[in-house]
Amino acid sequence: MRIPGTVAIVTGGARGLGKAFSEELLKRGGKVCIADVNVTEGQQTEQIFKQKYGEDTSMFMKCDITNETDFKGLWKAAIKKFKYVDLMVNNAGILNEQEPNKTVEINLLGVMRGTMIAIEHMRKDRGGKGGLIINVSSTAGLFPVFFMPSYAASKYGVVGFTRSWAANPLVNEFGLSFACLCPAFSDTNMLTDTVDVDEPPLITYKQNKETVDGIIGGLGVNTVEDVTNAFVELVENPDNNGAVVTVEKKRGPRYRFKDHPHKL
Ligand SMILES: NC(=O)c1ccc[n+]([C@@H]2O[C@H](COP(=O)([O-])OP(=O)(O)OC[C@H]3O[C@@H](n4cnc5c(N)ncnc54)[C@H](O)[C@@H]3O)[C@@H](O)[C@H]2O)c1
Ligand SMILES: CCCCC/C=C\C=C\[C@H](O)C/C=C\C/C=C\CCCC(=O)O
Repeated sequence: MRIPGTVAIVTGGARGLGKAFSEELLKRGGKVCIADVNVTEGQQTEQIFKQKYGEDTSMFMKCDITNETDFKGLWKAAIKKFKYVDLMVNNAGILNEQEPNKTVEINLLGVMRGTMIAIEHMRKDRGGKGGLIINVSSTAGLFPVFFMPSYAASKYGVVGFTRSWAANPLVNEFGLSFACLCPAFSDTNMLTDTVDVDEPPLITYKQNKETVDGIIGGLGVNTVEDVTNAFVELVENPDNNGAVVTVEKKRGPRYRFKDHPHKL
């Protein structure tokens, strides 16, 4: 899809990758509703965006993606301000192996909830404009990661859920595409907050620090810009339904899966 004129909702848009995706859309002539459970950071980001890109192009809504009512309020407010939404980015997520239920509730069920409500509003056969739903998974959604099994499980779920929607024979009737963005380690609070604490929210990290550091060193750490460039490419790709794009510092963005024409 072309970005100028696109109206997006980006969950987890207050900071990190979600903030960067949102800002890139604004720079390229899109409009964005950032949604986040963190009201302080969300409002700060909203102020920055409004100063840089104009009052009418962005808004913030508090939304906890585990809460159906918040999601309904988010969509109502976004449609009221922008008239339509044609890009849904389910990006919000956490990393906390000490809380597997919460991990699945946010990373998987939150993304499923965000996708389902987006489909209802966006599908052309129900009066929507059609568009694109991008779900942010991780390379941990495609390969085993021994120090974060619950996180990996949630992210595998996101890939399976998104690819299954993409395979639905009604996608053309809906006018919708479904794609997954799977970054490897990327330079945001999720990474720095995890590494710079005495008790990282991982399992067996201390016993295996050398191995884990070796994995990180082997893959490299993406800048936020690396991941944002892949995000833009995915949005603009006219044939993105079913795409699963990994982003690794050393190998760049790659389309995965044999059944997709963009496999590299
Ligand atoms: N940073 C990485 O190394 C990396 C790698 C691969 C995938 N990812 C994924 O990218 C996405 C963005 O992560 P990030 O690195 O920008 O992390 P981040 O911690 O900087 O940002 C995550 C944002 O999500 C918000 N959030 C958390 N729980 C929420 C909830 N219940 N409802 C609404 N918002 C909520 C947070 O408030 C925060 O603003 C996540 O899904 C993460 O799993 C990150
Ligand atoms: C000790 C530091 C770990 C901190 C992890 C912080 C955030 C990571 C979030 C990502 O979503 C996970 C990114 C990559 C997954 C790791 C390894 C995948 C291995 C892939 C492969 O085998 O090619």
